[in-house]
Amino acid sequence: MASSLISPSPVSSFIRNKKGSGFSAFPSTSQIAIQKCNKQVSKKIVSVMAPQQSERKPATTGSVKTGMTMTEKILARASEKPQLSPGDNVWVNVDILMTHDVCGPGSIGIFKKEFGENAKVWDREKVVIIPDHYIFTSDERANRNVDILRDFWAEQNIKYFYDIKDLGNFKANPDYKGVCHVALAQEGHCRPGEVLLGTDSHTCTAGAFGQFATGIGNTDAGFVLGTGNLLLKVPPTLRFVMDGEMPPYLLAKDLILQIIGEISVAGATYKSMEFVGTTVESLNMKERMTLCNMVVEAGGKNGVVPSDSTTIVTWIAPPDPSNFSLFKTLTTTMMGSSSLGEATMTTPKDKTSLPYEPAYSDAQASFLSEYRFDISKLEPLVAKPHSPDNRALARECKDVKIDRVYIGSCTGGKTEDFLAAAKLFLASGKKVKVPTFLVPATQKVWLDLYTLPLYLDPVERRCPRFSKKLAVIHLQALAAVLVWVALKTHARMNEPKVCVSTTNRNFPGRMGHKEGQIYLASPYTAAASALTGYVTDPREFLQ
Ligand SMILES: CC(C)[C@H](C(=O)O)[C@@H](O)C(=O)O
Repeated sequence: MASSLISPSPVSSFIRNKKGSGFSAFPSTSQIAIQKCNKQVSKKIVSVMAPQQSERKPATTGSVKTGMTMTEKILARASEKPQLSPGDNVWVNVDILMTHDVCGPGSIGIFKKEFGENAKVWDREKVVIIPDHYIFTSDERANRNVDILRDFWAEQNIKYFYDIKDLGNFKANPDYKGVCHVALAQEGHCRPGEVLLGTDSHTCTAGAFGQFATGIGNTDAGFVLGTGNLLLKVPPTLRFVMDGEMPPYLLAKDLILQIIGEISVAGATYKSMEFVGTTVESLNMKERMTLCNMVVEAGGKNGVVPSDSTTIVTWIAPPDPSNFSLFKTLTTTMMGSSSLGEATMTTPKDKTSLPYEPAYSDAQASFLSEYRFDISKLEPLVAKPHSPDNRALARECKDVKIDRVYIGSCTGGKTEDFLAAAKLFLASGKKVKVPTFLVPATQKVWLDLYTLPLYLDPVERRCPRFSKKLAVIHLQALAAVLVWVALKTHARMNEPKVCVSTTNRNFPGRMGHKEGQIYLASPYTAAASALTGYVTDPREFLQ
């Protein structure tokens, strides 16, 4: 297989095969130029003794002595150090701690045991509690977990608690949100340059907003509740440069499946994964979230996308919200930029009014390794059972007969994921052949499905005449009914079925039966597969 440079590199490059066991072509993606550039400090991690805690003020842009990566810079600022290197252990100040109904009770238990029954959390405005895993169940112990969160919220006067009050009717609860990682972004808790920790492995999703976001255990969370600090080892950074125009049949899910297939499920263990390049810049925020959501499936400590006008203007708000003229100019520019676009245009007041300071990798920053991809040549991918790195081309699996399709979860249950599926359904004019489950990640996503048009005319900013409301398209295409249920309890496979799913993990038993077979795929591929009853390349319906 020939490899070609995408941009000039000072060093020789090579193609690395799956699992990193050698350097040869990976046949199923032979058209894709993938390069791992050993540049600058590659592979050698400089081990530096952690400097003494000092009274120094946080590092700011321009004050560093040598180059740092984005992750190192965020952690340097959060630990009030001028300089950090991979391997340093530092106490960081936490900006947000998120917990949910699975790990919240355990974290609260540790907090109370270590800090006392009457202890107060370090900052009632920095703790975000989101019941989401156990909500639609009558299981007593599950209900008890949510009750523990309620008691803690009342006792501590926690500002952000997205409770569900009527389990029988989620619509009656405007405070209720849904899947925590999507809700965190939706409710404005994700800001560039900050440190967000959560008791869930997919907390890394928030790296899409240019922040350091990672999952932690209950013991660490209990400690953070009491102090607002955590001791963290600075991870080295792997850099993924994705360039080229994204073909209209690809989504961010294909990009991350490509990367995990390349480096394996252990390829980024305790490493930061930084995503850059023209393709990444073209992705809307929800797609960047999909990219970062799955870094933990490669073992990554965190994933980051540098914040840009897409992050700041279309999603969060300018650091200085009073600068409305800049906001309006950028907003106008962004609105016409993508056919799939961001489903919800926001105004500054929608997200955050808190100040934040984005961080970016220095030009002289050292990366452990750099991987380069020409995305214009990538084809739709799936991860075959039973591992997220079991990469294959969707078209190679066209003989795999499936029993059902699932579109949902923190990875693939966002408004834009349904928008993509609807686009494919509309293009096909067909109905699904297998039961297809649509599970919106949050109440807002659910509402979007009934209110948003498939797409807006970029010039007119209104629904073209031939377009239809999303829900109408889905309901026409689906034999299944649009339903709302809790993450992971829905579409449970009680029998060994074969499912194409937009979720993040396909380990045995992940969706129920341990012999169930899960093919991880993008919403396009999932929708195309629903229409045929086989794993299907979305190019059969989209070009
Ligand atoms: C329950 C929680 C601890 C778990 C995680 O951390 O990933 C869950 O969200 C999952 O996706 O399996």
